[in-house]
Amino acid sequence: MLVGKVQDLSKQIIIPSVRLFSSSSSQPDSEYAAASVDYKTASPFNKIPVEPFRNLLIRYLQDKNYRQKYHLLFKELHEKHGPIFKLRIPGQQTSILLEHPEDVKHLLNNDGKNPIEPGFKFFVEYRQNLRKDLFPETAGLGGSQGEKWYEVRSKVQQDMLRPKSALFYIDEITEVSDDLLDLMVGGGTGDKEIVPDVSPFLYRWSLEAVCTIFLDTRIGGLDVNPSQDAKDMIRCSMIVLGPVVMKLTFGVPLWKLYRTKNLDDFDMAFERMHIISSKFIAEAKKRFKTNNITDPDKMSVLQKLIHKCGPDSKIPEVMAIDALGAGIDTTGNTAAFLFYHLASNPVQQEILYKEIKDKLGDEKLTPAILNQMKYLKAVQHESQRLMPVVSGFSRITQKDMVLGGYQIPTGTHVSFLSMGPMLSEKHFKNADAFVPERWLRDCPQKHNAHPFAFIPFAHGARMCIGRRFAELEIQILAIQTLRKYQLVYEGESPVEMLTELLTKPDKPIPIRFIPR
Ligand code: HEM
Repeated sequence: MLVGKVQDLSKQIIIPSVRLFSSSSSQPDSEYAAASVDYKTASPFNKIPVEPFRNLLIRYLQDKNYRQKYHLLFKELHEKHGPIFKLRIPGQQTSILLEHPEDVKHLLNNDGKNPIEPGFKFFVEYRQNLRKDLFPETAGLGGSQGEKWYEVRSKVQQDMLRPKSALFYIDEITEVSDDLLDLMVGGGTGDKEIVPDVSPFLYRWSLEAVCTIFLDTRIGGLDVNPSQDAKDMIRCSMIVLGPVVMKLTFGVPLWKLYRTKNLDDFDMAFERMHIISSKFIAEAKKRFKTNNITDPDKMSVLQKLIHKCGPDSKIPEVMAIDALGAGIDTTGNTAAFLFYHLASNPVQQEILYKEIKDKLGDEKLTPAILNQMKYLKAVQHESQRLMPVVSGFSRITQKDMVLGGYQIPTGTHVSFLSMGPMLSEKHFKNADAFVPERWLRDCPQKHNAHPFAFIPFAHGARMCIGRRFAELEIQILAIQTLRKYQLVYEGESPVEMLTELLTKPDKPIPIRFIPR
């Protein structure tokens, strides 16, 4: 029975569009001996090198820019200890840190049917205990582990990851992107040619896109005078996704003992977002019933979920909450980094503009045309490689395995700083340079990195379920922007990454939008 279920879900998993080059990796499997050791003959767990927490603490206190150099710090730690080491953080489970993509491949390929992401523990506790009243049927993807997680994932997976599902939104996302440009640049009238910081606008853009897809509504977040719902959604999402979550997730869990201010702030904002999204979903359910759409190809993602889960199911609501939680600042910051990379790399920007002009001209975007835009996708990958918004992820191992040549028993907390290999010379030549060509087949610069050296959306059964939507949003935004404007970075110093719960720009990103 269980085996049958695993096969069902794996059949639904659609292989992501990023090409995973498996042939000529820079460090082939055979060269990485640690990957092929048998469990019995592997070194014991207690021999894994340990990085004392106090060293990190001292480092943190000595260097104020520590969070801007996260990947450099971990690079140093791996140089000191090798591809695997242990970190004991007081009050937290000891974590094993991995560096080599081959170990990560092994970890994720042996993740079992229900991978466990320990990083979601605050959300699990919040949704399953503290505010169970808001989650009567399911705590959703972000709030569940094990069988409970699988129950939701197996219902939403296919409709979310099928490329057609995202492409359904080409027109809507084009409209949302045009509205952003109108709001941000003033329709190219020249009066707002320099936008002092694109990030807050891009945050509103990604909120609007998520609502368009998962609430089946435009909430008006890009209006000059946003509605009360839109204003509340913008304000509350900044709290729900802001520093309080970092403290609730990684700080000393005082919220388990009493209602801390952080918990209070989070809870109030979350409840308001829940009320707004439930209202829009109730309206969408009514419309769906009245319009009586029966052809799944004509259904929006929300309608598909209502259709599949039943009109009384709460899964569509919880999926929307998950999308609002996981899809706003990830996509918004990815777009901000992309704007920065384009604006500060005029040559590559021009190549992309030429591709857009050649393939699209003044026509409306279609899936077929989008499919031909290879340089666009290369630019997107390269920007994500250089500035990935998700710095890493964790798993609790589901079975005994060998990682880095050591025995790793079932139930071990293992983390991978995925940004490490993305920024490493070991995997990408001239790793600091913006070279979209490395993603193009038949290009001399084409990379030959290990397939797991670039997994910005993770991989396997628990990989990002919003990936298709995020990629489509970013690509359409780039197209609509470059069609209308040439971008020039106006900052005095380069933008760097600042790693919090997610990675964001370390400073405002001022951009000059020159009408074409
Ligand atoms: C560029 C934008 C995005 C990036 C880089 C990104 C990255 C990721 C990564 C790496 C994970 C796996 C985390 C882990 O294993 O611990 C993840 C999970 C997830 N993402 Fe995204 N994401 C993005 C956008 C979105 C969007 C637009 C949505 C909207 C639906 C979304 C929804 C989710 C959800 C619900 C999960 C949890 C999946 C599960 O546990 O089954 N993400 N994302």
